Amino acid sequence: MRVLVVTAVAAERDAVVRGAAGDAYGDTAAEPLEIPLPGFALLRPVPVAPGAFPPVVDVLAAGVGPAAAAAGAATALVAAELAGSPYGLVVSAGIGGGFVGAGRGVEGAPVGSLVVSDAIVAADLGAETPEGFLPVTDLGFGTVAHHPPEPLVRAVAEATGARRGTVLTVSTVTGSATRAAELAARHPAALAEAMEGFGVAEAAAAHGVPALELRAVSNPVGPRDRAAWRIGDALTALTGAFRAVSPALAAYAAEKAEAGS
Ligand SMILES: O=C(O)c1cccc(C(=O)CC[C@H]2O[C@@H](n3cnc4c(=O)[nH]cnc43)[C@H](O)[C@@H]2O)c1
Repeated sequence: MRVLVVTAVAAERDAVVRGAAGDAYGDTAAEPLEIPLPGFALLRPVPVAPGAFPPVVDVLAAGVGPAAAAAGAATALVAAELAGSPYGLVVSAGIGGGFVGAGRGVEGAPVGSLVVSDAIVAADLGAETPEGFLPVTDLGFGTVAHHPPEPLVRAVAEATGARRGTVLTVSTVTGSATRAAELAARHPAALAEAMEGFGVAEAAAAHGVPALELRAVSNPVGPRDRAAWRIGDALTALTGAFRAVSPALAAYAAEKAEAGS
């Protein structure tokens, strides 16, 4: 099975590539192959040990936000289909904000932890009304949530130690306690927010391919304090996650092959 991983920025892409190559420490991996696409470039990690990452993984830094993510994912999906080697899974990956506190277990998703999505939800796709926010589905349009296959979510959580929960997609990074509380009240199962997952999932859904989101928490969702973001720690956690996730993806690929889908 071929897996497409979509990140926002190059630092996230490179963290995924290091993990997918089977080298969490970045010192022995061969240079990834670069595959040009119209408007984008894919990196294909070369495994350190043969068979270290059985599925073929392509990693794309598509840009920040759901629109860039959808454009990048759709380009890669179409290119793979036209080449006769379609992807079987698309993963939105990177750093993200973590929700902490009441209703989310003792700690929610603290900085440095991993979150795997059991739902990928567009949190600000809708309309403001005098009575409050209405999702687009309440207006009679489209969708606001994608649900990754449960066995895959479970396997990835077990392999990586990631917490399972809703990952919100926002176009504006939350920067106040009021907005954080509003989102948490509207999405009690939310563990993390980021800016790309829903775009990636929409592109995947259009191609009939399942999507998953995997985030390493770099900052709490709440009052803006950019200087306190622990980006390095989160990128290290992301590399570790992609190193550990190999068996789970391989098992999922084998199951799909057996089921003939
Ligand atoms: O400055 C750097 O070195 C650097 C390295 C890696 C990533 C970044 C980013 O700024 C990535 C932006 C990306 O991060 C997601 N993100 C992270 N925290 C949040 C949040 O609290 N709310 C929403 N999104 C968040 C998001 O997906 C952005 O695309 C910088």
